[in-house]
Amino acid sequence: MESVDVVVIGAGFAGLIAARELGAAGLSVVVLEARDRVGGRTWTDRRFGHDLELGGTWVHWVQPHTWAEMTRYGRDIERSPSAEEAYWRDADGTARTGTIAAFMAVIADGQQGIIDDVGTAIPRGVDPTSGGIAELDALTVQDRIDALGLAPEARAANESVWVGHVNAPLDQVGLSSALRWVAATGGHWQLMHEASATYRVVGGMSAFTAEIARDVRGDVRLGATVAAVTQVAGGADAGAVVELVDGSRIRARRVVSTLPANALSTIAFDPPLPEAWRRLGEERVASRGTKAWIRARGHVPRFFAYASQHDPLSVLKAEFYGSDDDGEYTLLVAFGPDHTRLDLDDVAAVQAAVDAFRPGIEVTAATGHDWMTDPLSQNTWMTHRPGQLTRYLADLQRPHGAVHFATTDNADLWGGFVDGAIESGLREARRIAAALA
Ligand SMILES: Cc1cc2nc3c(=O)[nH]c(=O)nc-3n(C[C@H](O)[C@H](O)[C@H](O)COP(=O)(O)OP(=O)(O)OC[C@H]3O[C@@H](n4cnc5c(N)ncnc54)[C@H](O)[C@@H]3O)c2cc1C
Repeated sequence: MESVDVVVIGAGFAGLIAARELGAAGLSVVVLEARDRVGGRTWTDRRFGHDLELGGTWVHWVQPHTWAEMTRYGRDIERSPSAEEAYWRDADGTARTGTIAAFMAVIADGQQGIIDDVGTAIPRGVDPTSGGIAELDALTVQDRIDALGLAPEARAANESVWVGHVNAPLDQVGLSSALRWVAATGGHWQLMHEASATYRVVGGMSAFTAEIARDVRGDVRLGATVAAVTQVAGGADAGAVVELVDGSRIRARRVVSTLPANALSTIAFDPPLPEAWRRLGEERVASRGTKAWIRARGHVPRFFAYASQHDPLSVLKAEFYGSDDDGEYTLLVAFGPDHTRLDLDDVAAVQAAVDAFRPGIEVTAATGHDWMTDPLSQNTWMTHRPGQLTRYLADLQRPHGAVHFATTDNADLWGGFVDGAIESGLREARRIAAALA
């Protein structure tokens, strides 16, 4: 049987960073990735004549782990187009349109109100469970908005902004998910908005992860799906045997799982997963949305639009412009709170979803990737249900014998983001290198 120091399961950001660090520490490493590509929930694919990000896209210099990798690999950023017009809806569904400044004036008090106690709830973003969050963690984002007593238009607009951030209906998402990201931006909600949806990586996420993969001193095996991890007790032989779906087996002194929480039960662990992972996998995390790329006829002025959390699409903005044999076109990016509400192959349904909050656009095609039904992810960017942050995070970070867990889903600072994935990969690589030294 093949034998290595460490098997890393998964070649997303967490797995690639962990493998690179472990190899650099002089350990023999094999990365097993089920897909035919690296990058996991980041994926740049050529569609509609453009390199489109189907998963994670936006990065920012306030994301320290991401930014260190950007510097290391000499990656630049470019700004997504700034909007000239804003569209939103009143509580009764009446369409509103105006300048960006007018929209910001509608949401400003509510946005501040939602996160006003962040300084006491999560005083240090790098330690998200240490403050008063424990008493607040039973609340949903919806509970907090309901308690603010906002005027109907402001309430509707604030809800629509947050459903865009958390990628699920607001009564499903813990307030902690809002507070921890704002804690990561020093308590400033405006900076959190900028950090999470403004600057993309020049050349695309897939080129970025391919570059990290090239730095791994060890094999990165694609099409290698892990079926089981069996720990071996005792003495010099302690470790685990990793079995692939084709029946092949690798013995390792340590194993790093980078599977998202919702997908972890696809691997048979012996001994079984610790309780925190098992329970989180049963409850599932909150995020369950969709990301869509929509091709529209003609040149649509730069805009962003917000519908409500009850619509199939709740956020829409212009991202790219181009022209081909069919004339000028605009590519729009959209997000919705529930992936089951819209079939992106059904152009008429996509048209109706767009008409509901940004009239005057002719949709000619739509595309995307359903990360929720993808068995290897079963999630988009992770947001917690109420209580999950304080109930589980500490336990999720603990190694289980020879098995370590590195995933954005158990990160401290930017949990759910690329930054959190990198943080978790660095953390587990450091622990393993110290243990095996
Ligand atoms: C639509 C969308 C938009 C997003 N937008 C942003 C954004 O703008 N900015 C941002 O920072 N983040 C964003 N994110 C989140 C970000 O992409 C993720 O947090 C990050 O990529 C997760 O990295 P990871 O390594 O923890 O997990 P993953 O990338 O999910 O890696 C896990 C890997 O394990 C593999 N795997 C699963 N099961 C097995 C198995 N049995 N055997 C072998 N391999 C297996 C998977 O194929 C995958 O490659 C977005 C995510 C989505 C889906």
